[in-house]
Amino acid sequence: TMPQPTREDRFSFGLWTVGWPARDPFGDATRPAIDPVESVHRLAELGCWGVNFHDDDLIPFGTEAAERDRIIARFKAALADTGTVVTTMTTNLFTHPVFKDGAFTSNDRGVRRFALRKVIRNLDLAAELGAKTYVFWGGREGAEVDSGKDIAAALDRYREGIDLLAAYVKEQGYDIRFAIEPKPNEPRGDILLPTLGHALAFIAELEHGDIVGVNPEVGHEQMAGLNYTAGIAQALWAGKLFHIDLNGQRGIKYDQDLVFGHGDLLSAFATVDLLENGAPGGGPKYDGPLHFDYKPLRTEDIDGVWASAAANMSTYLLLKERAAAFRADPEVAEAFAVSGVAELAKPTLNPGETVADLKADRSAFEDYDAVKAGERGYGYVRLNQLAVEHLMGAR
Ligand SMILES: C[C@H](O)C[C@](C)(O)CO
Ligand SMILES: [Mg+2]
Ligand SMILES: [Mn+2]
Repeated sequence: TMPQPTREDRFSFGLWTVGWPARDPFGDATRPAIDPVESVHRLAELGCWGVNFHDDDLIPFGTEAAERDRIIARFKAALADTGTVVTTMTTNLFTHPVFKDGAFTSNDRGVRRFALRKVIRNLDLAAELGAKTYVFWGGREGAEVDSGKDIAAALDRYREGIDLLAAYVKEQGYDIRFAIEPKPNEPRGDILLPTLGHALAFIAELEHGDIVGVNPEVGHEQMAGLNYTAGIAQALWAGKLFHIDLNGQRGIKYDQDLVFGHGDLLSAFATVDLLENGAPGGGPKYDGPLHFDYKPLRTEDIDGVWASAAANMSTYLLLKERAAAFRADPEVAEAFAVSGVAELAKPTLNPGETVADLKADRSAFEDYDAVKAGERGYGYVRLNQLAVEHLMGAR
């Protein structure tokens, strides 16, 4: 039987996902726009717990104050009616032409100031709606022409912007943390903070980095040829995995935003294993929303849209079942032992051992039989085959 999602699963969706009318650079929309209130009701019916949205997803750019208040009140009613949580919010700093050279890092100072005000207004709404995380995806922060963008200056402006907004959140006493979402390219030729590594290095340079973490997206790391599970493991290790964008991607190409698991399924299995069972050596687990940032294929009709939303949650729950069986399988425990996976969690030095002690330990070097040690088999293929067999429900 197919596992049914419940609110306890903490699944959330961006309103822009099911609401995408499927306009792309090469074709018109294939679907009508969906009222955000309709999305909240339909997602709740499917078992969804939370929503995430850009300011403009709910309140069209340029909406007058009175109409904006009406839209917000109506949306709040839908949240109350369905018990849907606003997990996260973010700002659209990429659609309107004003942002065509970026927002925080546009060469145009007036655009940078406008962008900051646009975020500040939405941060106030995020606090009002109880969002705990505020995402920053700098989709237009970047360039196509190397000589047109002073990268050092751009990073100064990016830091200036994030630190100013983080200081504002602290001054206001908002219970909000920031999550930077890296992406290597598209829509800009090269986007600033292109991968998890760049984002973590940037956060280390901030004045208010204590409330800034990352929101890694499966497809974005894979567009850069990187391993998503290893990336979020490092973010967890750094105490910076504040949010995740789950979806699917099939190789290094344009951002596909496929249903979770519809790309590299073996990688998705490892991701769910890490999220649900934690690293084998222990360490912090992710306890935030299980957020899907995907798009229903342009080929789908409205029934296909809701089926695609359900597919994300079903696939996650099926992988969660498989990963639990994998971790409970005695043959897997034996394979983990052959591979020495648990041994890596053991410090290389003995408690209190100094470099002098290490230098005096002949078994570590002078008497060490490297040739013999080099003959060891680590049994990783056996371990991987067990994972594949669990993934396929074959054991
Ligand atoms: C939240 C951000 O502004 C937009 C996306 C959809 O997450 C980028 O993948
Ligand atoms: Mg994406
Ligand atoms: Mn995303």
